[in-house]
Amino acid sequence: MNTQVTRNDTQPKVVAVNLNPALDLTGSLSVLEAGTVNLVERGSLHPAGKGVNVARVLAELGAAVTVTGLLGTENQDPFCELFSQYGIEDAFVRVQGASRINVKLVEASGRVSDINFPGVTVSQDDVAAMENKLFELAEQHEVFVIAGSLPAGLSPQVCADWIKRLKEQGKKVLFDSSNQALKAGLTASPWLVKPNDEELSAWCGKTLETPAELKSAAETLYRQDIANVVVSLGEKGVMWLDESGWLYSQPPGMEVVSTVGAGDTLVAGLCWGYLNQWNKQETLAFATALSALAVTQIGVGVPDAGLLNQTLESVQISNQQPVGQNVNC
Ligand SMILES: Nc1ncnc2c1ncn2[C@@H]1O[C@H](COP(=O)(O)OP(=O)(O)OP(=O)(O)O)[C@@H](O)[C@H]1O
Ligand SMILES: O=P(O)(O)OC[C@@]1(O)O[C@H](CO)[C@@H](O)[C@@H]1O
Repeated sequence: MNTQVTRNDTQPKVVAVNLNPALDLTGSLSVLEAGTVNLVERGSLHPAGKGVNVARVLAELGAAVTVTGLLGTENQDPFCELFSQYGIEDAFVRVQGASRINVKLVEASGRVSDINFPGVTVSQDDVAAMENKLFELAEQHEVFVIAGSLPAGLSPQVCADWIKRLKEQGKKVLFDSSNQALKAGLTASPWLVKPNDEELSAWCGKTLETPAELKSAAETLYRQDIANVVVSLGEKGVMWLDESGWLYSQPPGMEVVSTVGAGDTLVAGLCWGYLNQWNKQETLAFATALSALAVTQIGVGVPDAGLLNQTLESVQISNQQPVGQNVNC
């Protein structure tokens, strides 16, 4: 596998869809104490959101990426700068107001507390403009990564209908969301889904603790015509079910700076494997290494090839589930 970054014009073009983007305000502090004054040692504010993070990683890898979604005009400048810096085509629909600011408090232990705001409330005209933009983009793009929560005003069912229509048009849809949006979106049978263990538990309506419970829930999704069910387990790695069966990965131990964006990086890595027509083992190893490295920094970004290859060599891939993948151990 060549992890070298080169833009390949023969690859399918990707649209990253971020319906509720965010500026992430990250603060690092030694220990967070609820209900008291906490002093942040270092802070940063950067454009993010799941789809924007996926777009950035894919663009850094060398993919041709268009980004869309619903972006507030009042604080759009940092997003526009990011898109121009990484050569990402900006197809965001502009809406009135400011996109949300999500607060991420990172403790020295690596524990992260996310305080995610609801974002702008979009109008029915905004939703109609979004739908038009999405299907206009479908005329020239083959792969769609729909990632993140939905703003108020955009119903989970509408998002699920978009996934269904894209699928009917033969597009590959990778879907990563949560709560009601995830529940509805799964009924549209996207090509790939990437819940983490908590999201899969929420979808099931009960806490999934053992490997057998996680597998059984994922297998239910697979039988619902979802060709790739990828469950991420944080430091315990990844389990991926497709027509060839289960495959598991275990990342090496990493020095955690912030885990925010690790899941998005995993999704971008899986998408990159598909774009390069890598086999399942290669794709999973690459995506696992890339996501493991994501936790060593604030925000997302692709490390240099040397570090990536070194981490790749330490990723374990197996047809047998590692004992440590029990989510509660
Ligand atoms: N502490 C860690 N050490 C090594 N790798 C990690 C660690 N945390 C996450 N990863 C890697 O990142 C992948 C995705 O992480 P995780 O399961 O936390 O996703 P997520 O909950 O969707 O993340 P987020 O929503 O914060 O982006 C994991 O499957 C693993 O490969
Ligand atoms: O509210 P959503 O859309 O589910 O999540 C938003 C978010 O937490 O996801 C990214 C990390 O995955 C962050 O950049 C962003 O703040």
